[in-house]
Amino acid sequence: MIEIESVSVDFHTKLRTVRALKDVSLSVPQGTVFGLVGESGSGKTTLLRAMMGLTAVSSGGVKIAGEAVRQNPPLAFRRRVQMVMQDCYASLNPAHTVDQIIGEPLAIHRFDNPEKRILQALKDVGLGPEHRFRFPHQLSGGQRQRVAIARCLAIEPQVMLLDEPTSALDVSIQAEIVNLVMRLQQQKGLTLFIISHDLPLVTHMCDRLAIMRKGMVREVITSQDLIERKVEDDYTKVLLSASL
Ligand SMILES: Nc1ncnc2c1ncn2[C@@H]1O[C@H](COP(=O)(O)OP(=O)(O)OP(=O)(O)O)[C@@H](O)[C@H]1O
Repeated sequence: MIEIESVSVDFHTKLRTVRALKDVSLSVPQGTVFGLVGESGSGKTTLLRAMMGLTAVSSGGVKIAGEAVRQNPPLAFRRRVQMVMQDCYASLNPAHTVDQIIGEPLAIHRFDNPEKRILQALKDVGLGPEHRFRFPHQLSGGQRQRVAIARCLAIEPQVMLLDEPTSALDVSIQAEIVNLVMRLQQQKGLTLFIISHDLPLVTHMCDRLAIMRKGMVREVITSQDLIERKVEDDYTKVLLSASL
């Protein structure tokens, strides 16, 4: 479902060129959950943005469902590939009700029956009709992240990219959101690509994961390998001993 082939990304600033990604190659089969772990500045968000066509690649390329990703991707691509951001408060328009927030992509992508779809999307994420006409500030952090997920799911994507989906949430709410995402992934056969600093979380959620450092993939392993500590790379070993 996701093919990342030798992707490099350079950012040209006034003073210097930053090579944010160096020759990154990864592949993610349909219906599986893939995690991307690495320290701050290792290039995780840049890779996610390149996968969405939001950041230009300097060389290499990304294909999703066989389609080459380009900048300003067509509407059909944007329906198939959805992103959930770390800070859902910033990503939800504070002046819009939940109904408008979920309804907007439905209108853009010309889905029929928006009313029915909005109610179903709310139900899918464990929210009731009573939440439909609330504004983001009238919801808890966990409920806001549920709305952000409902907005993505309403337009029936194949792939969801999640950038630190729980790190802005209270610890007690994190497990709820993780369990929700995992249930929806299984129900809908979604392919998930999840960025996190949190190695135990990624191990719990993902089938396979990549460890990144300084713009490069150091190692790709299964979660089972990680649990059994079957790791080759020295940096992965350091990360593992620091967090498990
Ligand atoms: N628009 C930009 N212009 C210049 N440099 C950038 C830009 N975006 C990212 N970078 C640089 O690219 C590198 C990778 O950044 P990126 O945000 O992808 O890391 P990250 O692993 O997602 O970090 P974090 O976990 O802190 O979000 C960093 O050195 C960052 O400073």
